[in-house]
Amino acid sequence: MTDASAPSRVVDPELLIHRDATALAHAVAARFITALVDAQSNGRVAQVVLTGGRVAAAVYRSVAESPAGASIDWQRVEFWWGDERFLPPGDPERNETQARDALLAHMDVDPARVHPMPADTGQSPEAAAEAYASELAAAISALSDDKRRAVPAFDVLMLGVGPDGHVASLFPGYPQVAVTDVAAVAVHDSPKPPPTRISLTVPALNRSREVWFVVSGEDKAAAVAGALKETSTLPASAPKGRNRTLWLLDEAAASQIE
Ligand SMILES: O=C1O[C@H](COP(=O)(O)O)[C@@H](O)[C@H](O)[C@H]1O
Repeated sequence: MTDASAPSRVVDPELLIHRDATALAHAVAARFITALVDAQSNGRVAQVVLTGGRVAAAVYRSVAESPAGASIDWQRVEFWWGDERFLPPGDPERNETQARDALLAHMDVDPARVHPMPADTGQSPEAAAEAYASELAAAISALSDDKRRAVPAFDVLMLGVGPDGHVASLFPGYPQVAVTDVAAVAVHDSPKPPPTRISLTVPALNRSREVWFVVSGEDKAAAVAGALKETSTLPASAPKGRNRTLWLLDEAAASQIE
């Protein structure tokens, strides 16, 4: 079994390019199911980090509709989020709401293993981010994880990428991109609505065995090409899987890669 708490090493990103957004969503769904089955057959409770956005919703729907999903013990999957729009509970714009509607509501998940980022119930986004960091820390396995980082070892972390190169809710030029001492941060004045968000930080994102960037559409092509350059400073160039970093793209999103 590979241990995500092992020292980081640089692993070249792998590119997998699919015909269009639909083909991409189905391919990622199949890969997601296989990754969960693999984690569980290694004796682990699978730890996954969900994202938001258009392709993510299509992936979740495809997972929910796949007969292969029956090979997963959904009670033994722990769900986390890489970022969240800080909105009231149940708001349709929340990444949590999207994932619940498209996937979680259709599977026999253990509610105690579903860890949405806090919704806006009147507390500050800073307090919400701190609460999420504490929830991550509390989930650390006493046996196999690295307590210094206070984040569990994720099996799969999915990320979308914005046309500006943002990832999770880490936006280019924003100070949260450089934060390394906490697992989760509040984000104000996001250039993409809604303006207030919560995000995992780069070191927390990098606690994953596998990081999957799932990106579709021509409007993301420049950001994808930019993030894949060795000299890139875009937020999307920062997350790296301990074992694998996959860029799962459709042809339009891949169209400017040099
Ligand atoms: O706001 C967000 O957007 C990105 C990308 O979304 P998309 O619809 O352009 O694919 C997403 O990755 C992030 O989780 C979300 O909060």
